[in-house]
Amino acid sequence: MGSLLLREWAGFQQFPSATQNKLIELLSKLKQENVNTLTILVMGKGGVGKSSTVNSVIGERVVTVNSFQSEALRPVMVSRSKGGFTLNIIDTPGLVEAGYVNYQALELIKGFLLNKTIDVLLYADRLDAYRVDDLDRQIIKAVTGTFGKQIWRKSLLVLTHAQLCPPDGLNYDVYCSKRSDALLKTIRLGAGLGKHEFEDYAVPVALVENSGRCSKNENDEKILPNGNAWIPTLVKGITDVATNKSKSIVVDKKLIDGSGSDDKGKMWIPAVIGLQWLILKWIEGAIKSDIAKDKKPY
Ligand SMILES: Nc1nc2c(ncn2[C@@H]2O[C@H](COP(=O)(O)OP(=O)(O)OP(=O)(O)O)[C@@H](O)[C@H]2O)c(=O)[nH]1
Ligand SMILES: [Mg+2]
Repeated sequence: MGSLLLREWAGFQQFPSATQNKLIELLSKLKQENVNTLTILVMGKGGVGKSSTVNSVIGERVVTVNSFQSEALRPVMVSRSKGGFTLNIIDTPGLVEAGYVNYQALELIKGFLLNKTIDVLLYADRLDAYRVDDLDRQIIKAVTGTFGKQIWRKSLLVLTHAQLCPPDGLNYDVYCSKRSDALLKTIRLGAGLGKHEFEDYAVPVALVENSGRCSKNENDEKILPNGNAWIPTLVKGITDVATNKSKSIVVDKKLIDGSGSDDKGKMWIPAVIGLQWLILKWIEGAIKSDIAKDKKPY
């Protein structure tokens, strides 16, 4: 990638000036913390709005959005620079195919990420879906198995299709927190996090509305039914996760080869084998000396 000329973040100018000002403030905060690059990974089931979210954040149509069929077969990284700051966003193919976890897609993603560092994972799903099921849990489990539990400390749950009218006259914020809680619980169970551990992980939630028909406020910013301008809020969420006290996920050969942080037990294997050998040698020595004693003439 180093040889490619880094593109200027032209899409930034597309945002209304109120949004631009908020984003500039967030970027300068990152600079103060010596963060000059952010690499964001977007993952989730097929058709939930991953590519649309990438386009919304960049402010350009950079990746393909498809209503009918999974278009993306491999991950794509979009890089943009602005005032010495580099934003990398990686769009990925959906993690579910024909009702099953798409392990092949996960392998492809893993390979693509080799030697990259993930600062933030945007785990995307839809706000306007009413159920979570076992498949959701299996996806989380597969992601955890691939990148280790630590990935959830660097995650933001992104809920798309956020411009909705909740069913049964439910209050919008109440509906949103119900849906987020259900998904966060799935993350906790799928990642195998204990209740206290999860509090420690505290995966934040951001709402997204990618539709061109999204309502706007008087400053021309896209807003949710609760009046919140969601692009600056999403970027704020991203910068909070990027600068939290947990380390970014370095995807190196070790992680790729499947020795993720979930099987720490493996490192004890050589020690246990060594100990067994010592005990055997000791027993052998004891038997030999017994035999030698037995042979002694009285
Ligand atoms: N109303 C609405 N439609 C959305 C939103 N996000 C995505 N869509 C639509 O949902 C469909 C799928 O969106 P994509 O962005 O292609 O979804 P994806 O997760 O990238 O899909 P795959 O790459 O196939 O896994 C498209 O028709 C989008 O226009 C949203 O926030 N609101
Ligand atoms: Mg896509």
